Amino acid sequence: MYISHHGIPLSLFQTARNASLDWFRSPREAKLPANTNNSLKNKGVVGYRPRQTQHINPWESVDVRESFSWRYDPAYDPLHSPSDLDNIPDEVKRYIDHDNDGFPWSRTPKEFSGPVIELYQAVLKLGRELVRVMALALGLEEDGLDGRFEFPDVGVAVNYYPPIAATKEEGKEKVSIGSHTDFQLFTLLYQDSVGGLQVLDREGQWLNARPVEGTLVVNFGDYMQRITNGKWVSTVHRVVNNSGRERLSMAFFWGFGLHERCGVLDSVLEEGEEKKYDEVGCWEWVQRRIEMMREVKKGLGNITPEKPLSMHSQ
Ligand SMILES: O=C(O)CCC(=O)C(=O)O
Ligand SMILES: [Fe+2]
Repeated sequence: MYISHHGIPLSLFQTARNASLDWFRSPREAKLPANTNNSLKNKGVVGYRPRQTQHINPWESVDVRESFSWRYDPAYDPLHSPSDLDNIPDEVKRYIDHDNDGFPWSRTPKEFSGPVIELYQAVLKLGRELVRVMALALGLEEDGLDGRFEFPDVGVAVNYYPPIAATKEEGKEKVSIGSHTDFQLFTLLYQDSVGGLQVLDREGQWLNARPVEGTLVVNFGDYMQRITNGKWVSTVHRVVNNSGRERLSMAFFWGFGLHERCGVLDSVLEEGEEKKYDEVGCWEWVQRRIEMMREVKKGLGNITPEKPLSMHSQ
């Protein structure tokens, strides 16, 4: 699914893209300080990840990408004033990252952080508009989900994909990011004009999600599939950048605040329809999904390549 006419000027995306490309092209030593290696108290914020360090799907090659990611911090949320930050309830604070001395931004130049944070703030506004449309589509009041996005889990990955040359590596398909579903509710995805994003249709065919200037791709995540009782199915997607050029994308992952819990929404159920999924806290869900990926990697469980990960998300 694509959205257009979303109100965010194209120039904001282009400026953030160019700033990101400049940063990713800088020497490895300049980027490594923004990598935590999980050594900081970081609640999952990873910052920079070098090439060849991520492998999202073990049935495909290592991901040929570098990334820079961060988690929601209310200090950058235009909805909250600085004075709000002292009054965040404890159950919310437990899951958000406002005490990390500005990591990972504190380890990057302003030329990179400035435009990317500006875009992030615009996307925060857009996403909050979009969840109102989604609430209506799900049979709720327009503002029925607003409260759950007061301190939302909006994580971001800026992805840099050098071109890949071969099509196979050790018998596995060579990918820029392997096939996967995103964990949470939905992802707003900016991609540049290079192309390479693919989504799996219900017949198991990969479709090219071609770049369309000025649009954002919207992918549903696993938590959305749960709360809609499977009506909004999470999108299996991957990237293969065989264009011969560098590709840049920015994925904005949207979830309810991690302190929230949600089961199947009553408003989506037809008369007599059974709930297929149990209620689960958002934090617990993310942990469960991370654990499932670990299990897949260890080759444990009953998970096989024929069944995509999202089939196992109950
Ligand atoms: O680069 C893209 O188009 C997709 C990125 C993605 O799927 C992710 O970061 O989860
Ligand atoms: Fe993704």
